[in-house]
Amino acid sequence: MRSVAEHLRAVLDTVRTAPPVRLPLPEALGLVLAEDLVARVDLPGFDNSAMDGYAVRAADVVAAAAGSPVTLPVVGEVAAGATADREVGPGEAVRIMTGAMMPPGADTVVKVEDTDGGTEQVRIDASAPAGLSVRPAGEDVRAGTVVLAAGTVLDARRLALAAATGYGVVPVHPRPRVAVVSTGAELVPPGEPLSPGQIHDSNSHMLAAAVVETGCTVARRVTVGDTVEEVLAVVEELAGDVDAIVTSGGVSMGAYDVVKEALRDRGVEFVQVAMQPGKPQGFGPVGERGVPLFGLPGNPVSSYVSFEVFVRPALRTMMGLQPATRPVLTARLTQALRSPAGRTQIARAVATRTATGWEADPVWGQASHFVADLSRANAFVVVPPDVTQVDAGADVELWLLGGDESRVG
Ligand SMILES: Nc1nc2c(c(=O)[nH]1)N[C@H]1C(S)=C(S)[C@@H](COP(=O)(O)OP(=O)(O)OC[C@H]3O[C@@H](n4cnc5c(N)ncnc54)[C@H](O)[C@@H]3O)O[C@H]1N2
Ligand code: MOO
Repeated sequence: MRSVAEHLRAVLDTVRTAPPVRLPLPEALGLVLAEDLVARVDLPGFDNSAMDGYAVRAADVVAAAAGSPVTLPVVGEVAAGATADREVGPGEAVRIMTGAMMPPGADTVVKVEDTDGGTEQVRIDASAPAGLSVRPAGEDVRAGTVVLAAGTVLDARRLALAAATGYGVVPVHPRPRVAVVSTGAELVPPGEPLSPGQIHDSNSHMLAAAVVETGCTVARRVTVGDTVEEVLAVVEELAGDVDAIVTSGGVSMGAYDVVKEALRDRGVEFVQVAMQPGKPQGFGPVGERGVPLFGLPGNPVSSYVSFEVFVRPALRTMMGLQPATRPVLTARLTQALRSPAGRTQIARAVATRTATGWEADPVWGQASHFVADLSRANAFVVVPPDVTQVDAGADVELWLLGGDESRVG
């Protein structure tokens, strides 16, 4: 059997980061910048007011104070977006709004709260030293400097910087378009009635959601029956269209393990990985473009764990991200855990941060068909192959899965 690390290496050695494309900002969230972004403008772009108030000359209000105000004529107004073309001469004031350009001649802003708010003339009750409430051009960013380096992941804050410095379109590694294929004659779409022996297809929904959580696009979600012809036809079609294919089911030893039967002579390798769950794994390039295909086991928990351990790092690599994704912590196990000899166990657990560190409470159902217990978990406890028993209270390796902390029950 292959170790988890060996199989992951085989996967990561095959996948490649997609060549850059130019995408509009709304499509770039979570993507990796492929080139440095150089500021196209200064930030702020011009001297402007930080307050709603009056642009004046500091020398004219130096004596202003409560009880001894200074009154100045208001000779104009400048709103945000307008050009400040009226010079503020000695002894004059111009009404100004936050973000509006400082008019020539003025060197300070008195905020409206320190005045009577007048429109013809204004009574000023406080002094304002030169530069007060003025945001100088280029104070934040100078045009021509690198503001975001290639390799940066675009989040909300960085998208703001790209937008502010003049980029509506950015060079990024694109989101892989992924197809998710459920295989099995027993599968019925959720919501439809079940005949004896049938089950609802949950894997395609789980895997499609996991693809989206990884930052990729689900290009297709397909369910196919248990014939080699059907599987081949679907895979061939998808291989001409998408960037990666994730199948579930049909990879073990049964009479109808069609994914394996259909693809093993077509470049996909089917191996046993020394892990539980997730022992049977298929992986390899398909079609003329060598699209990576992941043949995951059908048991829902096995499928999910396989996605986390192999598919997510591969998709992230294709996006130019670091493959390792989940925070790895040390946690105290709340109950003893048995683990099979010679296999890495990826147990599902509820992780909680306590006053004395992280605690991991393994979910009750550790078999690979327990969908409900999988849904309760927010972490994996990873037990190495040479460990067969971990006692309550022992420290274990914990992978914190993403997601909302709110939970039912
Ligand atoms: N004789 C052996 N039998 C099995 C072995 C083995 O080594 N020898 N390995 C077991 C292990 S471990 C796993 S994991 C599974 C993998 O099975 P397959 O990938 O071939 O998956 P299927 O047989 O198609 O289905 C397994 C199980 O999962 C359910 N399933 C499948 N697809 C879905 C879906 N889309 N949504 C919900 N549930 C799904 C399916 O009904 C089966 O119950 O093989 C073991 N057997
Ligand atoms: O290895 Mo299977 O994936 O346990 O359930």
